[in-house]
Amino acid sequence: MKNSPEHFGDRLTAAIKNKKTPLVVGLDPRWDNLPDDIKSIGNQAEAFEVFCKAIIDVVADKVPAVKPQSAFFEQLGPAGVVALGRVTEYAREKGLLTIMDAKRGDIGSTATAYAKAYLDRSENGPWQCDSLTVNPYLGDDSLTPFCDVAMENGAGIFVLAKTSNPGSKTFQEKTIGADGGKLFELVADHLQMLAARNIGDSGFGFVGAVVGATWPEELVALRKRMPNVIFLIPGFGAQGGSAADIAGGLNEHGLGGVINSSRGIIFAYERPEFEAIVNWQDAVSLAADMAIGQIAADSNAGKLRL
Ligand SMILES: O=C(O)c1cc(=O)[nH]c(=O)n1[C@@H]1O[C@H](COP(=O)(O)O)[C@@H](O)[C@H]1O
Repeated sequence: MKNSPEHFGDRLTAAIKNKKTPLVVGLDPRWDNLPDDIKSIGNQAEAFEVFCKAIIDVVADKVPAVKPQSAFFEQLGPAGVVALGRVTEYAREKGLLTIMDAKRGDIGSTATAYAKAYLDRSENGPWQCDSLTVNPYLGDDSLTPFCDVAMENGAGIFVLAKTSNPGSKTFQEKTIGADGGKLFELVADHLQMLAARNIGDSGFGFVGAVVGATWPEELVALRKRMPNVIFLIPGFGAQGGSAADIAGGLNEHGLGGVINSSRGIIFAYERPEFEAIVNWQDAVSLAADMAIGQIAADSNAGKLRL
């Protein structure tokens, strides 16, 4: 699959270059935050679907990918999962890459089922996602099926390395072994090794790492430690990560990472600075433009615009 246009690292890098930004929009619908006209639909699953499709309409020409957060749909039961399927399909139809945020991880044989469910990009695949977030806690044999299925399908995985939440210190920062290395560094080294199995023309592999925008120093160190690994950087905006904070996660060309913002964009109409905007989709559009502008101004992502 090397040198193929179907390589995930190449596809994502091409999409970032095409849209001239590494910003991705997270689809995390929350009932209480929905605009009134969407709430008036009444049925929550239907409202989530209509809302997320409307967000996609606004951002499809602006960003390379969307990241649907499975949890918000799952909490509505089967109807929510159906809505998630429709939203994901709609994103694909609109030319967006999809990062399914379902944070899967299990023993090898079960992991194979999860991987096939989400990453089979053939027309028979039930979800046909371009990538999936994966939890590495079960170890190397639990990651292998995700890697194998991803490679077969030109898909990718983003494995949790240093997550954005404060509690990521609990386990991820624990020192292991005599050399003082931390658990997330061990994971990082493993991910670099996995990514190196199949590096595309872009210089990036099909294995990505999740590194929070809330850890700017670790972003710099991990960028060096995992040169062929694409980062998914959440925590920008609502969790306090700034455009300057994410800068270290990108290389000198402004590549090598996507920066996720969910609430800060999809619920922009609730932000005081957008209070005067009547149409909620206009607020979403403006928030996306502002985030793209901030990231370009404060990081090497600005070079994508040259
Ligand atoms: O894997 C993720 O996307 C993720 C990892 C992480 O370390 N931190 C994190 O916030 N996320 C997800 O990224 C999104 C962040 O949403 P906002 O804080 O609203 O931008 C949520 O869907 C989280 O589940």
